[in-house]
Amino acid sequence: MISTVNRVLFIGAGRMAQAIIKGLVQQSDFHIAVTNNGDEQRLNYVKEKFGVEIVESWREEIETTDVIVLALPPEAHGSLLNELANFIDKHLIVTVAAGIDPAYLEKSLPEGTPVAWMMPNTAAELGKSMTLYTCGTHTNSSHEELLQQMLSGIGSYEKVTEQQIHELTPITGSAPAFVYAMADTLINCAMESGVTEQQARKLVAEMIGGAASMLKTGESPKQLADNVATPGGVTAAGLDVLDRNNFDGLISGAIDACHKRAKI
Ligand SMILES: NC(=O)C1=CN([C@@H]2O[C@H](COP(=O)(O)OP(=O)(O)OC[C@H]3O[C@@H](n4cnc5c(N)ncnc54)[C@H](O)[C@@H]3O)[C@@H](O)[C@H]2O)C=CC1
Ligand SMILES: O=C(O)[C@@H]1CCC=N1
Repeated sequence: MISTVNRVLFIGAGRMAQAIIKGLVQQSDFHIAVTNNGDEQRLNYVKEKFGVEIVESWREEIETTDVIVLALPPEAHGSLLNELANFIDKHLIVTVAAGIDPAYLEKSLPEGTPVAWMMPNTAAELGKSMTLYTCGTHTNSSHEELLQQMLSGIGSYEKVTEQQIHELTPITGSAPAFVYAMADTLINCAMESGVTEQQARKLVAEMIGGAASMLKTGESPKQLADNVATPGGVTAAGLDVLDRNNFDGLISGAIDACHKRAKI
């Protein structure tokens, strides 16, 4: 089924599909087709923006595609997989959906179907996603190489277990939203000083980028925070407020809430 120019069909054309497609179109060796559940306007937008093929139904592409990426809501997987099952012929089926693991895909598809689960984040559109992936029991090394080729087009990737993707979805998939929420608050605070919104965004984005680079040095987050907090100084006063308001508990609570919601 795997040809020289790999053909990838996206089912679902929403935010995550678009972020992955934007990363992928920068690689020449994929032919990308996209479909959804009838939102023509969205499909035309995707066609215009990324120069990909759009199709009214996945049935039009199923004969020729190598990889099917399921980029639709977790809840929509059940009925789609039931329909797809009648047409699958050793295609590699990859889902990006929270909570939809390879065991679930394998249960719904014909015996022997190669499947995989990837958990990207929206930074895929800049080639900066931290993507987790895991493979099903019938995925061979060429399937995995093909998947890795796709993943390298959207950033960094790490192979982990199925259970670990369940555990880590809130960390790499959802937590960017927590960082953006914090950024929003910091930008609003910054604007109180009289800088423009544009300036405030730059200050905060560069600060977060710098902090992310510091984390990559291997120094522990605690040590890095300690290096910022001059004893008895201004940062220590701020960290004290975070501690007294159970910042740890707040973040862990958010992660727990993601876990609860991800259960299908
Ligand atoms: N947005 C994110 O940061 C991330 C999202 N994901 C996963 O990506 C998937 C899509 O999420 P978003 O793109 O955020 O949602 P979205 O709401 O932006 O897009 C969903 C897309 O699925 C399509 N769709 C819905 N039901 C369908 C059906 N029965 N057949 C064909 N297409 C159908 C919709 O038309 C839409 O194009 C979800 O499963 C989510 O768990 C995973 C990692 C990160
Ligand atoms: O919010 C969601 O359900 C998806 C899964 C991880 C990030 N976004």
